[in-house]
Amino acid sequence: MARSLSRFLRQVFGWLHERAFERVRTPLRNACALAVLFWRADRRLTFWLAFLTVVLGLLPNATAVASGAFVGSVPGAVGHGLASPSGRQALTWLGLVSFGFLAGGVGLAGSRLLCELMNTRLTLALGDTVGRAALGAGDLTRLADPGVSADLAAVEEFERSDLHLQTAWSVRMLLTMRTAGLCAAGILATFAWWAPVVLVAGWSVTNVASHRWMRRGFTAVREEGGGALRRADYLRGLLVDPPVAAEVRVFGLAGWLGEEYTRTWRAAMEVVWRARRSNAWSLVLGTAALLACHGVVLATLVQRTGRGELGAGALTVYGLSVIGVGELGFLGPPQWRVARATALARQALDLSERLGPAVLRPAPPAVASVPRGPGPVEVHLRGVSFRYPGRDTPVLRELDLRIPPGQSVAVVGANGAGKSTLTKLVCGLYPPSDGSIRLDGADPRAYRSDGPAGRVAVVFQDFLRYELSLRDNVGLGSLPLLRDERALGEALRDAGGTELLTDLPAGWDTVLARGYDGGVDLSGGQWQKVALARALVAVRGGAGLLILDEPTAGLDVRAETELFDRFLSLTRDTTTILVTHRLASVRHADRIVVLSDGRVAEDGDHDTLLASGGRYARMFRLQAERFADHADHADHTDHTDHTGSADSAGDSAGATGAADA
Ligand SMILES: Nc1ncnc2c1ncn2[C@@H]1O[C@H](COP(=O)(O)OP(=O)(O)OP(=O)(O)O)[C@@H](O)[C@H]1O
Repeated sequence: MARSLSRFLRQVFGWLHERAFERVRTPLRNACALAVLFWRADRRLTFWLAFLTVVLGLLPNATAVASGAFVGSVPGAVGHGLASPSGRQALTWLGLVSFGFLAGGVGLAGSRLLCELMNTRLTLALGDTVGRAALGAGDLTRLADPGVSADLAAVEEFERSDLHLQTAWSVRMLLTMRTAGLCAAGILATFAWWAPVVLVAGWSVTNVASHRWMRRGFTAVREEGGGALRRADYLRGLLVDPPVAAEVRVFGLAGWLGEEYTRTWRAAMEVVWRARRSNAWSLVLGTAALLACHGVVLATLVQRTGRGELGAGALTVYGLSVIGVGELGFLGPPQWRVARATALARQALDLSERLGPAVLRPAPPAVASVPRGPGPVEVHLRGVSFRYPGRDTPVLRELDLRIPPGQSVAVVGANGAGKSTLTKLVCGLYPPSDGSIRLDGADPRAYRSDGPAGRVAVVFQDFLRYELSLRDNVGLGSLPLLRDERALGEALRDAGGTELLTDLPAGWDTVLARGYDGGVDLSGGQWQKVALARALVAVRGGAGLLILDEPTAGLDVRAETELFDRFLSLTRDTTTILVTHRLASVRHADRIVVLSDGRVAEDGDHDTLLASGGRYARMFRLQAERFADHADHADHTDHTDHTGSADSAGDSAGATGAADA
């Protein structure tokens, strides 16, 4: 019996701990996180804002007390004249009441100014905290963690919304309200200890009822109308998203989409309204409870005044305090905004805790010293295996590859063979699951410098298109060369993009994005030239390893071949890794490596691999045959002059599919 009683009690305590303690603990932890962010953003501003918040909370109560005293002194002043002591007393109280209102107004204006300042500092602090965490995340594995990317996305969305620009103001308002409410409750307790308790209870019931009413709407939309709401969101996106909007307009779908959006949105909202209508009684009951609690307190006040226990002054003070206690119970936009901001602050700090150690983590001893001298880099992969987080099968399996300094290596293979993954590992963006990767004997993560001495230059398939000037887009390859127009011009010329300089309205200063003053959007091919020029600038700046991961997919094969050849001659003193599907484009590379099953399946120069009759030879001949078909067809149609030799095999623009064979 005793044992089951103790088990029951333990269960009750466990439940209480879980429900009550957690309910308080989480908002408290979140609030502390926001306080930390405020403190980090600007200590002095935080102090003055806190000071003003408390003053603005106390001021209405002080004014209420002064008002009561003034009302109490009015009969004396009227009876004895303003020159009498009672008259002077009434004037003093009136002066204090006026001062209270005036100070409130000035304080409010001052706090608005401080909040504006605080919001900008807070934005910077949030950006800095999250940015440092994300940039310092060592390799990309941590960023690929679904929890981390969800937190990052949430913080980013918060930053993009207007919400974060209202954080300081909302926090100030909420704290001022609660301070004022607490103070009013204290004053009212001198009339009757139970009065503030009854009022707070009334507010609690109303809040629970309205919360329940609101939640019913959310639950209904989640359970029944979620699909419709998502669809409405999607349709709205189709209407306003610029790239999509173009196609929508061409097909004349705007009207249909507009109607469809309205219909779907109404259908989703109908679910909410229905759920809320059927729960309206909870709102009515909550409001009735609040009115009843206020009725009890006010009736007691009136009754005791009627009995002569309270004078006009006291009645004024207590009456104002009854209204003031409402500040404790009020729920509204400032509270929701603060709840959201505190939760986001927690996420941001969690992120910096989870990712932060990577910034401080010392490099492994083997890679502590990184040679930074000029010259080509040696690449050495030994028994490298790699599996993406969350994936069962490895992409690379015990792969061995050594590239001597200055050699150009083309990496080819079917779709999904792991070519891009290999380049990312060599760049140090992911650590290998097994084995080791060394660039001149050092860990690539030590090489991937964000300073001027970066020794690895890369152009990925999805290279960055900075919404910055042409100068920045090219010059960011090597920061010391950012202002060196000669170096940038030569790189642009070598990448085949000289005409960009003359075509763009403001030359180097043209912003490469529409939506900016004088901004211009480039074509896919022009962007590729800019990205290649950036890589060439990096090589000029000291990069000894250049990686090109299919940056030329938008070019036709002849243009790609010419460009690769030009790159190979321009970067003769640089170790180069080229990734492509078009085998004709890489014939002039010193060496060709065929990836298959996560390993190096074939390794040699073009002639050797062709003669060996293996996988590479089969892929190459297949592309050549396709070209021959293509050339025959062209002969019949427009008599275009083509040479159908295997050497020109890559001129078949559709060769990509052949590599998959
Ligand atoms: N971030 C990632 N997370 C999980 N799996 C990935 C990720 N990136 C690539 N993969 C998987 O790894 C495998 C190899 O991809 P990778 O992009 O390296 O191949 P690839 O040879 O470059 O292909 P393609 O020729 O199509 O560009 C594929 O199965 C792909 O689905």
